[in-house]
Amino acid sequence: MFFQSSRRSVSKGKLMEFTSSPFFPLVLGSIGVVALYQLLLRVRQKTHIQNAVVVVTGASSGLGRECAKVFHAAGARLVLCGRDKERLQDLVKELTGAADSQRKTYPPSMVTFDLSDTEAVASAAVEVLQCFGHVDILINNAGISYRGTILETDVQVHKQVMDMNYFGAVALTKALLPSMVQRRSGHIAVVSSVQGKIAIPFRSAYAASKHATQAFFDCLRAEVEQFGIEVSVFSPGYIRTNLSVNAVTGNGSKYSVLDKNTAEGRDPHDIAMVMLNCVSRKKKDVLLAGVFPTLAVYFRTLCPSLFFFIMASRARKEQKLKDS
Ligand SMILES: NC(=O)C1=CN([C@@H]2O[C@H](COP(=O)(O)OP(=O)(O)OC[C@H]3O[C@@H](n4cnc5c(N)ncnc54)[C@H](OP(=O)(O)O)[C@@H]3O)[C@@H](O)[C@H]2O)C=CC1
Ligand SMILES: CCCCCCCCCCCCCCCC(=O)OCC(=O)COP(=O)(O)O
Repeated sequence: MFFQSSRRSVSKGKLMEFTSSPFFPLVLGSIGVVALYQLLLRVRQKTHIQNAVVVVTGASSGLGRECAKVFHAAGARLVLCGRDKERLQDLVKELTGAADSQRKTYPPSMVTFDLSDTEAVASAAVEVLQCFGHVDILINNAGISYRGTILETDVQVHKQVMDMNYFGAVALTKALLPSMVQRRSGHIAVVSSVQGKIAIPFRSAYAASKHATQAFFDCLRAEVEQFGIEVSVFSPGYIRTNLSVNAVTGNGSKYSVLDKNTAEGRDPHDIAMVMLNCVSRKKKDVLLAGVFPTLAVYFRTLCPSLFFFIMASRARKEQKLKDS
């Protein structure tokens, strides 16, 4: 007891001594400077999106549509891309009508083209640049998924998925990159998937396209940092969109089923909000998945044989279900 209270009075004495020392105002001042710096950083984040020219591919539906909404609300000057002119026009109308009293917002522009057609992408990029004269942020979001066994899938289907998910993003990025390099600024984001980090059975074409995407944009990040250009790769788990409905099957037909995992996935608006936040904070690689997919990503690297065992048993089970 005596020992404890004497210790307390010693530390109290030391505190009094410290507060009256010439270092005390210095420490207080440093804390103040750090707090002010944090505040300035936050203010800078907001100005980063306000007035920024943001291009969103696959803006006609799902996650792209939600990205368009949240970036518009944050004051971005949008260029919406997709194939479906009518759906894009509806979104432009909706956003133009959604004025914000808190923040200056802009009526979006739109450019329609097929991302899997490399020549169409090159001329669309010229149109995209003409909308506002430059691009600050490119969000490569458009994508299609796939369902099928490798045994029964046409090579043409593998090419189709690769053309869309990988070469589409590569072509648009490459077409817009020189103007970013010239301006010594820009941010390129891409929506990959958990399946860009781990491959699961019956998704070969999709997982391969997302692994390629991850690799390309990791290389890009390293190469363009010297020009002041940021690269963010987003790897979400299941999101509640029409991705599975629009997926292509082994023979090239549409899958047309809303899978349970997709229907029970995360709200696309929440994912878009996280993306807005991460782009403004210049995050480089963002995994947006639950506990098991996240664990699976680590197990793939740290204990691959366990991961392969789980995937093989998953494949056997799914095959049995299909056959029954
Ligand atoms: N939903 C999920 O569970 C997950 C999705 N993702 C990724 O999120 C991204 C967005 O998908 P999501 O919103 O879920 O799915 P959707 O099917 O709702 O949206 C896909 C978008 O891509 C566009 N698109 C498809 N093919 C082409 C093409 N050839 N040319 C131009 N645009 C095209 C579609 O536009 P159009 O109107 O022209 O068809 C549509 O706007 C994809 O990259 C996907 O891989 C990642 C992880 C999970
Ligand atoms: C003892 C601990 C073991 C830990 C390992 C657990 C292994 C669990 C397997 C998890 C697999 C997760 C797959 C997630 C897939 C996913 O979220 O994909 C997102 C998409 O892109 C969806 O596209 P899809 O067309 O497949 O719907």
